[in-house]
Amino acid sequence: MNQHPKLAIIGFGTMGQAICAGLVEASGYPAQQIQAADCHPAHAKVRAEALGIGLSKDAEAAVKAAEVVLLCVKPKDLKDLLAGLTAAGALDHKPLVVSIAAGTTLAFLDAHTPEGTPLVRAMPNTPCSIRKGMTVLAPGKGVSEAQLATARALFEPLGRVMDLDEKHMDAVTGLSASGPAFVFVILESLAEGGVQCGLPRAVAVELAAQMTLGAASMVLETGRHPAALKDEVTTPAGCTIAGLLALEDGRIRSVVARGIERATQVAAGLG
Ligand SMILES: NC(=O)C1=CN([C@@H]2O[C@H](COP(=O)(O)OP(=O)(O)OC[C@H]3O[C@@H](n4cnc5c(N)ncnc54)[C@H](OP(=O)(O)O)[C@@H]3O)[C@@H](O)[C@H]2O)C=CC1
Ligand SMILES: O=C(O)[C@@H]1CCC=N1
Repeated sequence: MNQHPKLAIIGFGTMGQAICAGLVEASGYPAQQIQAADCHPAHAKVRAEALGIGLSKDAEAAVKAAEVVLLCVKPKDLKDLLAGLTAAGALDHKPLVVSIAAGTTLAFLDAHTPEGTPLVRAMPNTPCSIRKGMTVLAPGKGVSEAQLATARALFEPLGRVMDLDEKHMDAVTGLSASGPAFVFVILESLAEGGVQCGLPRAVAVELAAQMTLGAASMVLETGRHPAALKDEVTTPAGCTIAGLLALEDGRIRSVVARGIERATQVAAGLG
């Protein structure tokens, strides 16, 4: 398969657009190689035109012409979508099908596509739109190394990519796919703290975001444990320990961890 296979993006909502923007704007995927389909093409017409990709209501035509099909509809819509595509023979040429639907297993996808359809389950996140994403891939049975490499090549320009066994996918969803929402709330809270202490709102948001970026980059770039890095910030009898103890009074660790646990539980039931 060539470097930029003909790609159908089915479901051009938040994630379909985020991945498409990452591919076209940030990684140079040729727009003419991408055809998107959505129930409401009018909603995303401006975005599709800005990206230079085709967008219509016709999922069958997009899939028939594609070498790779990226399914970006909500989990509840997948069954009918796949039934329609299968009945129309749109998957008969056996394109590589990559689904990003939360909670939707490879077994489900296999049961609702023609026999022998190569399947990959992927879990990306919205930072893929600016090439700072995290995507986890789990290949279906019978997917060749070359097909998995094709799926990986789709997401690698959008950030980090990791292969994991499918059994981890719900936890991945709760942590790295839902996670940006949790971090945005934490960032908002950090900024509110700055505002409470007199910083202008815009300054507080910038400080909170750059600090979070720096702290996350230290974990990724040094490979050191977050606790060791936290200890270095915490001067004895200084201000940081006072702030940490106030956060512990609010049970910050269990509140955040339970949020991931809850999102994981719900993700598991979405398919
Ligand atoms: N948002 C996120 O951060 C992440 C989402 N995901 C997964 O990505 C998928 C999409 O999520 P998200 O982008 O947030 O959802 P959106 O609702 O924003 O996008 C889905 C789009 O698909 C359309 N659609 C529904 N059925 C069809 C169909 N048969 N053919 C073509 N288009 C159709 C929807 O129309 P309508 O609105 O009318 O239903 C909607 O425009 C979900 O499965 C989700 O689990 C994975 C990782 C992160
Ligand atoms: O909230 C959701 O269901 C989707 C899946 C992970 C992120 N957003």
